[in-house]
Amino acid sequence: MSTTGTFVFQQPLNYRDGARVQPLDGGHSEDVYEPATGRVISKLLCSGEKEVDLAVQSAKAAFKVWSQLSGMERSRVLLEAARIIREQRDEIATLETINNGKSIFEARVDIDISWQCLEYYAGLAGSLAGEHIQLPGGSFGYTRREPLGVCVGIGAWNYPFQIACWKSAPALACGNAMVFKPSPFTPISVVRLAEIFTEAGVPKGLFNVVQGGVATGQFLCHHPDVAKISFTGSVPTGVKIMEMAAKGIKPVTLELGGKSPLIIFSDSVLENAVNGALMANFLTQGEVCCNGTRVFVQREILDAFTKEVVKRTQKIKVGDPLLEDTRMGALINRPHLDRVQGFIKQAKEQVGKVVWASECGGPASSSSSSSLCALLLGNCTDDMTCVKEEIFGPVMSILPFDTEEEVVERANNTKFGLAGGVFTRDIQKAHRVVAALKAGMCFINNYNISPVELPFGGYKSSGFGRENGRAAIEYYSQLKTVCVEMGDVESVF
Ligand SMILES: NC(=O)c1ccc[n+]([C@@H]2O[C@H](COP(=O)([O-])OP(=O)(O)OC[C@H]3O[C@@H](n4cnc5c(N)ncnc54)[C@H](O)[C@@H]3O)[C@@H](O)[C@H]2O)c1
Ligand SMILES: C[N+](C)(C)CCCC=O
Repeated sequence: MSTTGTFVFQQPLNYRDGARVQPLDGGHSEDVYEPATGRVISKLLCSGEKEVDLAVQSAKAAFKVWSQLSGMERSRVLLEAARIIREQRDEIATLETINNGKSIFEARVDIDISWQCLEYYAGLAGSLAGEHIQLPGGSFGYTRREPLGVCVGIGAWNYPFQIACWKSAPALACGNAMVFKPSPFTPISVVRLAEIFTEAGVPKGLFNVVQGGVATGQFLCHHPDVAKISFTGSVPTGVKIMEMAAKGIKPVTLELGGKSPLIIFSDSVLENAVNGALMANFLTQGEVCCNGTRVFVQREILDAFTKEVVKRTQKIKVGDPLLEDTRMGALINRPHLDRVQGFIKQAKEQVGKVVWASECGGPASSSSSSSLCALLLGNCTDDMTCVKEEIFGPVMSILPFDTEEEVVERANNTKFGLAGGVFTRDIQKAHRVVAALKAGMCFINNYNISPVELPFGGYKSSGFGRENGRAAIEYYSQLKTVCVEMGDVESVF
């Protein structure tokens, strides 16, 4: 057991064959922190090659059973898992807040999106089907949508529980098994998900958890019995994952980083545009892959927009993430805080004007916390580092623009392509602009909402493959074609 204050974390953190287990060869150990206080809340034993193999073998055995069930049978189990998550929402959200640092308010939303994801794929499981194709002479063909086998999920630390659900829900609905490795910074909540799957009735071993960092991830990616890798994380790691997958000809889904544009035209409803900009920048302390951190504002409303966004940002309650009215908690850890502050220092040197930066009170000012207040940078230009690089912190860059043509070109001038947004009252302009954006997830007159029915994923260096929506089924199944002859064989020989 580990504790933070009065909160108790269950150990061990590996999960295999339907139970928490000590990793067989978990030699290397790491501390797990509570970002808001800097306290060590747990010890993490990193899984070695043997433990990874055991987890994969356990998943392989469970796959044999699970893949033979009908879609409706799988659906019932996933629905039960969704029900348990809903029932335990507050407890899981508390785990997430303590281990990740995001506000409890937001963690609850993440957990809601998580059970909705399971419900959505439970709904699809019963209707996964192929096609029937008529051929000459009464012959015909059909396609079967079949699972891939043991899928690996590797997660980032910003949405630990939600990422695990976005990967496991479509994977399990399609009949696959999964071995999941969370980020070593946030190993706690995903073990709860594994327990919930077992309680809901999945075969033991269908969803296993291994813990660790680079080495454990590599053992997973190189394992010959792994059929697919779904990765969420940074671009440099995504490149390595793809290289490892290439060696085993394994399909990959890559959900990577971004530096997305949010375009605010002068005819927008100002209040909505300001709300959208806040949603696009400050959820999870700015540690969100699809954040619209390049906020392009049409010059006519630049002053009005800036004045309002400053006013609203000043009111954001930063502090203890477990308090009900906190809206921004702590960044994941001190090294990440230092990295973000490095970007801020550089931005202040490069930028024409820091529109607003606050002195934080409460936990944000404590030396052991990694809290940071939101920062707005005005008068930015496209060549600044803060505009080009993913900061992954609460930093909004405001960039003035004049014309639609100009802003579309500037918005697309990035190696990333995860998301984009546009605010305008002109519906034709809105559709024209999103059609021109080179990004996988576009928002019109809103930002960063997450209906699980909609596919999510990137263009360009932000990755490929899709999570959520019907589209994800394509990435967790394979198509078998069966050609049926109803007549005699006419041989050419
Ligand atoms: N597109 C999305 O859906 C999405 C969602 C969340 C985060 N992200 C991105 O993730 C990044 C932040 O997350 P992070 O710091 O955890 O990313 P990261 O790339 O450092 O790590 C991600 C995961 O990969 C593992 N890993 C690291 N090196 C590995 C290797 N060589 N082989 C196998 N596994 C390895 C880590 O242990 C972790 O579990 C940001 O760039 C963010 O934009 C993207
Ligand atoms: C739930 N959001 C806000 C759309 C974030 C998705 C995952 C990106 O980091």
